[in-house]
Amino acid sequence: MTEHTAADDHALAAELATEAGRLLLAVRAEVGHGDPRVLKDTGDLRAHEHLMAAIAERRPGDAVLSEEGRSSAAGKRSRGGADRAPTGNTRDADRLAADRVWIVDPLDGTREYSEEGRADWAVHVALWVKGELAAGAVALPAQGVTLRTVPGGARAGETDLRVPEPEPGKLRIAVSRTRPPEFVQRLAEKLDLDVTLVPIGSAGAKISAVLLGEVDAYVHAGGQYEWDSAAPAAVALAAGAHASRVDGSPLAYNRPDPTLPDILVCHPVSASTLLTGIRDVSDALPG
Ligand SMILES: Nc1ncnc2c1ncn2[C@@H]1O[C@H](COP(=O)(O)O)[C@@H](OP(=O)(O)O)[C@H]1O
Ligand SMILES: [Mg+2]
Repeated sequence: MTEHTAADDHALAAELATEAGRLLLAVRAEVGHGDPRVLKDTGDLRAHEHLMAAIAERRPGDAVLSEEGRSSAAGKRSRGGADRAPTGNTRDADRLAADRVWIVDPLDGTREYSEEGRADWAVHVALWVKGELAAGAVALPAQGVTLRTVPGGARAGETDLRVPEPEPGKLRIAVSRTRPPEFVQRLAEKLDLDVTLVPIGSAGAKISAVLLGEVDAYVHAGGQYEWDSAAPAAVALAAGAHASRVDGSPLAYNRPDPTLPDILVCHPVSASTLLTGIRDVSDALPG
């Protein structure tokens, strides 16, 4: 069997996310915005099939966990106008025993993808190896850039990526456009800072916005899955950011249950302030 270096895996994650992103731009142009449901389902499925085929070809021994490869996602194929079920994920027992697992979200921010003119949607490709996120890439196709891990760091396009420090006294916090958790409003009031909440679609686009200095933090609770955060967390950690659960514990992937309902990403200088603030409003945390 061919041996792949870690550098090959970083490059492959970026290549796969960028290619699937190009495909999604083509699907958006081809299908149009007339029926958002059809556009969402077609985009989800085409990007999923592209990634499943590419991973099977390029890394045939690896396991895969994709949002669209769950058995519960199978009904989408008929709604998208095609005639067979989506390619399924690696069986749970095999994935949980595997050393290498690709955790992918073929289209994160599906709603925003279906809205004309919006650029806050992403393709997530992460590689988990023996308990750690080993590589990751977040393509932002409508923004024309892929954020990705490289050996020893991260890049946006060809530029080195380091999470920027927030301006003293201020904090811009990215929140979901469609389901902003109420506790973040409470957190904003509690912090002794000039806080602005910035609604953005897609977990990958929000974490990218932190890394690109467009906002200073992303706080979420109340529901999410491993594929929503694996790739952006891999890039964030490689770019020197703090990325954890909202109680400060590490984000853990390739678990039996792919639910991973909350996350905090920020510059390390803001982490203790935010974690303390979140603890202070924990009675308002969902769940
Ligand atoms: N409460 C919740 N329960 C389950 N998934 C959630 C969630 N809130 C956000 N997500 C998922 O996290 C991603 C980012 O959400 P948002 O744009 O609202 O911040 C979306 O992924 P998908 O677009 O891949 O479905 C969305 O489905
Ligand atoms: Mg998602």
